[in-house]
Amino acid sequence: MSQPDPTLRAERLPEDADRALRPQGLEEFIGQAEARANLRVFIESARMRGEAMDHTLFHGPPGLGKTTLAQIMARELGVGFRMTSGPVLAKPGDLAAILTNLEPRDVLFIDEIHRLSPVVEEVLYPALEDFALDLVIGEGPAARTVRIDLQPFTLVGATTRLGLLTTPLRDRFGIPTRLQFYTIDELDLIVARGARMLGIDSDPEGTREIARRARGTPRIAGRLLRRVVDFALVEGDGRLTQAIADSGLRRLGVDDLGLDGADRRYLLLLAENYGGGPVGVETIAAALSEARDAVEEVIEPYLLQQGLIQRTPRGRMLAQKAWQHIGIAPPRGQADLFS
Ligand SMILES: Nc1ncnc2c1ncn2[C@@H]1O[C@H](COP(=O)(O)OP(=O)(O)OP(=O)(O)O)[C@@H](O)[C@H]1O
Ligand SMILES: [Mg+2]
Repeated sequence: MSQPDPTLRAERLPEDADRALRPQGLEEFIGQAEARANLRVFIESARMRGEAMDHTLFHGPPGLGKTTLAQIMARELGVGFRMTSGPVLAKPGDLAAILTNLEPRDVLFIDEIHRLSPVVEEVLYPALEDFALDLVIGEGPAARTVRIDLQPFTLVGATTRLGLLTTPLRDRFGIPTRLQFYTIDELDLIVARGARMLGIDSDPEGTREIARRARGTPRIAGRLLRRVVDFALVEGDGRLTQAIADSGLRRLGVDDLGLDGADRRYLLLLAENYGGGPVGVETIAAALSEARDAVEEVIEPYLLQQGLIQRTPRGRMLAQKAWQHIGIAPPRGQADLFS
């Protein structure tokens, strides 16, 4: 029986539908100005030296462009791109097979790198530091270690949870890069570009409405754009206007701040059941029937960035902006806190 190939081909990714909108080069990539400027230098320098670029770690909330940037790096470096993910690499041999098949200076992308198993991570350390693999041959007293040289390569790791990375792994990345939520202006450019690529005429107010309500996230902007285009084609005259965007987004359950149903359930839970908190994240996750990871990785970062909630040592609390947004008056003690 053949083993499943632990190297996911880009073609089989769930983001498949996004591929048409994915920027191909650093020039086309919008936003993340600081990260982009730094990467440009490091890529250029690696090219000049003819060496593999330093190992790079992208971290930040989902959908901000980690996978996209990794692919762009390989393209700009003019090297091959191999892609896998932490949970797929079950055994040390899975990773060893990929590493020994790399061409010189290739980019190996490991998504969800915080989910590597410890035994697989062990294989990675000498690979990252010395471009070598330590293989154990035989068993028991006869066992011995053989070192195999690898081609120099660049590991690009991506994670939504920097805190879950072990320190030794984190320390082996020469270029740690945090991705930020996008501004409305940046998302506007992304949506307008997407509309052009989908062959749709758009009003500036129409793309702006989507950008404003995309939760600071290009992936969400792309998804909302495609749905609004559906409404524009079927129920409008095919033009992306502000009115079509607004009514479409409302029907998708995306509110004026760009919050979706899960975000609002989170805020309402804290308001209605806990008087605004503080509440521990475990309690919140259980009450919402969501995994704790999903609450911390997907829901909370944007609410925090928007100043709707606060993290305190005793748990999460609603901020005044959240009470206003959901239209509930804070309990007395809380109201005093804000006055
Ligand atoms: N700067 C950008 N400009 C235009 N489109 C972008 C940009 N960044 C990301 N996108 C688009 O957003 C979508 C999500 O990007 P990507 O898959 O790279 O995110 P990610 O950070 O890897 O997400 P995850 O953490 O969920 O794996 C893609 O369709 C991509 O084309
Ligand atoms: Mg990704």
